[in-house]
Amino acid sequence: MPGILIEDVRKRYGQGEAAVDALKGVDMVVGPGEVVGLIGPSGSGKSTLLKCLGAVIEPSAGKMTLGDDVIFDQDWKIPDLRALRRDKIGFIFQAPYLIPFLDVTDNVALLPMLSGIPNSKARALAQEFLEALDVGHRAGAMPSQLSGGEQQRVSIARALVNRPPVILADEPTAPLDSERAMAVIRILNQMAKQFETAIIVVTHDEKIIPTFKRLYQIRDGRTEEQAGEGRAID
Ligand SMILES: Nc1ncnc2c1ncn2[C@@H]1O[C@H](COP(=O)(O)OP(=O)(O)OP(=O)(O)O)[C@@H](O)[C@H]1O
Repeated sequence: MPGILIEDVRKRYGQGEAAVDALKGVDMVVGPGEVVGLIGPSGSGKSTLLKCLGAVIEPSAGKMTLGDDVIFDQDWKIPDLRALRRDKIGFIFQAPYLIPFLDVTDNVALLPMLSGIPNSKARALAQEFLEALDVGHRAGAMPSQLSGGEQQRVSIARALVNRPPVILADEPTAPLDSERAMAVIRILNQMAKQFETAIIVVTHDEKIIPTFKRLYQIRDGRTEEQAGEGRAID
């Protein structure tokens, strides 16, 4: 079964004359272990689609399946959307949104702790991911002591640490230089392969677009699949 299956998803904001049809019937499939790019002009519906998939907003119609679970079919099919977001979906945003009064380790360890993993084990897990993202040496620092790029890599460790089956990344490399951006794409690809994670990366970043094997272009609320270059990352 696919990691992510989106079928004829529609989203209308507002009502009557002020209504905006942001998604007009989106179809998309991302297999387990696949990293797919989502591109499209400003206002085409990229963020709306990620928010629907991430159960942050409710689609107006359609069906969405994550792994073996139908999460939406004209209505939510999962009673606890908060648990769905916490356990099944990793979010990576353009801005890191770290918790300012927790150090780097605890920012990453918080989610596994909330999922019931003992604190010491959660911290060890956090350290493992921080090292993979080349910020292990900053584990004891507070977020305000980090550079923008370091903060972003911590936020990526946080999204990965619970090993969610789905990762939704919204412009994850925008604040990073070329080398760091490629490092992020490399780790997302490794993660996808190792844990069979299905990953969608919304991006305008010309540095990383050639790395995708498959892309979806969204235009005026509808998706079109495209073959990518699939350029080697190393
Ligand atoms: N809360 C909202 N209420 C009304 N209209 C909205 C709302 N959010 C988004 N829209 C509209 O829906 C359409 C799609 O917006 P969306 O933010 O999904 O686009 P996007 O492709 O992510 O754009 P960008 O690349 O600029 O972030 C736009 O016309 C936008 O104005």
